[in-house]
Amino acid sequence: MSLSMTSSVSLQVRDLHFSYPDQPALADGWSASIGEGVTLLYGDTGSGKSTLLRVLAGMQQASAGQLHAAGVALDAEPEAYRRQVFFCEPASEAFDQLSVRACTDLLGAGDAGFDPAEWQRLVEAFSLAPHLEKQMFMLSTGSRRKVGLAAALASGRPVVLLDDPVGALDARSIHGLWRAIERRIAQPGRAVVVASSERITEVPLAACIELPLG
Ligand SMILES: Nc1ncnc2c1ncn2[C@@H]1O[C@H](COP(=O)(O)OP(=O)(O)OP(=O)(O)O)[C@@H](O)[C@H]1O
Repeated sequence: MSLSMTSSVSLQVRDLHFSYPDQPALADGWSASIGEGVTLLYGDTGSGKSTLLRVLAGMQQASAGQLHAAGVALDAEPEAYRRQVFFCEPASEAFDQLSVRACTDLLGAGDAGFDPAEWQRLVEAFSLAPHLEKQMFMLSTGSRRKVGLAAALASGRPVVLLDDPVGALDARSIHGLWRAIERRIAQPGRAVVVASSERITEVPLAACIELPLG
């Protein structure tokens, strides 16, 4: 089912509720229209950034509310919804036995808009070239994160969710990350949600969502 909405809205959140058992709600009737460009999901440690990204990715179920990504409803078409959104858990061990190349292939599977040239630029910017044939478990925490970030920023999916993307990155890679985000948002119809406990000054923000949600 498609939603009638302006094409600039990439992610529509309506009346979303989420709480872990016996804990205060992280979202209690949250609505938002996330459009093109960079949206900062800003909040302190433990304010719910990672959880809300998982909910937006369609990987963690909210107790109520509706989500649409690029006009596709999560409840009506969950697989199609997830194909609109790129989200890779930074600490995931799911890819441990795969090589960096195989992991990237998996993250880009079914993504007709995946941009190999952009991925190669990120491999250079993140100094990943010597690691491409290594298995993921052999990589440092920072390099593992770079593999996910390179796949995210080369992805053709309209919505990309990044959880604390600068965490564990060296200065050169951080520079490469922001330049790649700039290239991405220069293209129409692309939204990047960055969850962070730091303000962002490196790229212009389309919007900022502050946690806890009011
Ligand atoms: N699986 C879980 N079960 C129960 N509570 C959880 C679970 N995961 C997270 N929490 C709690 O939910 C709250 C939000 O956690 P979350 O990891 O989403 O916050 P965050 O803003 O991403 O934090 P950080 O900046 O440290 O990554 C915290 O109080 C956390 O302890």
